[in-house]
Amino acid sequence: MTSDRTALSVNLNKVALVRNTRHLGIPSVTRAATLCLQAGAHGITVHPRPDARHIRPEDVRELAALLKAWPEAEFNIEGNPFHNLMEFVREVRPHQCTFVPDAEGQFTSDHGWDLAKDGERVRPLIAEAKSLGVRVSLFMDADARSIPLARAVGADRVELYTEPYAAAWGGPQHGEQLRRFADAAQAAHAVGLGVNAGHDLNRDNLPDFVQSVPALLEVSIGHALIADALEMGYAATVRAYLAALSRGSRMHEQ
Ligand SMILES: CC(=O)[C@@H](O)[C@H](O)COP(=O)(O)O
Ligand SMILES: NCC(=O)COP(=O)(O)O
Repeated sequence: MTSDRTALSVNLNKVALVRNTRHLGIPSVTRAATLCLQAGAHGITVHPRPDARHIRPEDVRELAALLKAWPEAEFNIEGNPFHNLMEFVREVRPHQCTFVPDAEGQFTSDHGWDLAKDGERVRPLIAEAKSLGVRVSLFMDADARSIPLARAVGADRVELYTEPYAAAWGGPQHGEQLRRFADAAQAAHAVGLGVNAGHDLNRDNLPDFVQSVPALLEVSIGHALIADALEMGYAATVRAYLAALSRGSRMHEQ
């Protein structure tokens, strides 16, 4: 993974969600991963929730095996390290794990870590993941004041929780939200953290985000991308998201 472009990691939760409504194995999560990687995606993300409503432990194992055939691609597993995430980290040693402070059974992720409260609890788990060769990213709200704490507890990166930006996109708070995220990214860089981003990003809101948030290493996108893929197919959809990322980078350079 290089730092001169923003990597696209495709989140396959929603493929598994549809698959789980029958006992037929379709749509296949591994087939989706293959098609996305063949189309140019840089990585695969999954969030195996404790209730296994979408990604199941077997999906994680099959994807880990599949990704061995894609040495350039990154495998990112998200989850709460106090629930089931660390079991996956220990077993399959993905390239990256993203610690997310979700409750069990939570509808979807909706906030980042409060490290003033949880920092000392996550610190040893970050150290353990890193000792296994797994990069650690912490899911964080775009709050420039709290981002440095992620470095203090040993994280390599932060993933900025982008739902507030996505919700504001195109409306009166659009510019203010972009400034918030740009400030949070600057605060991360100032202490040596890499910056990822995700949640509710889509083809429309991606270019402005990439233009405004400096040195964005990775976006993980699932819900909107898989919804687009229902209409356009995986390959055309991945290419459209890569084009949206490039558009944002070019706007940034101008
Ligand atoms: C951490 C994050 O933002 C994503 O993992 C998001 O929570 C997707 O999870 P669901 O697909 O279960 O909504
Ligand atoms: N980390 C965010 C992610 O993987 C996907 O979030 P979404 O695009 O499904 O909202």
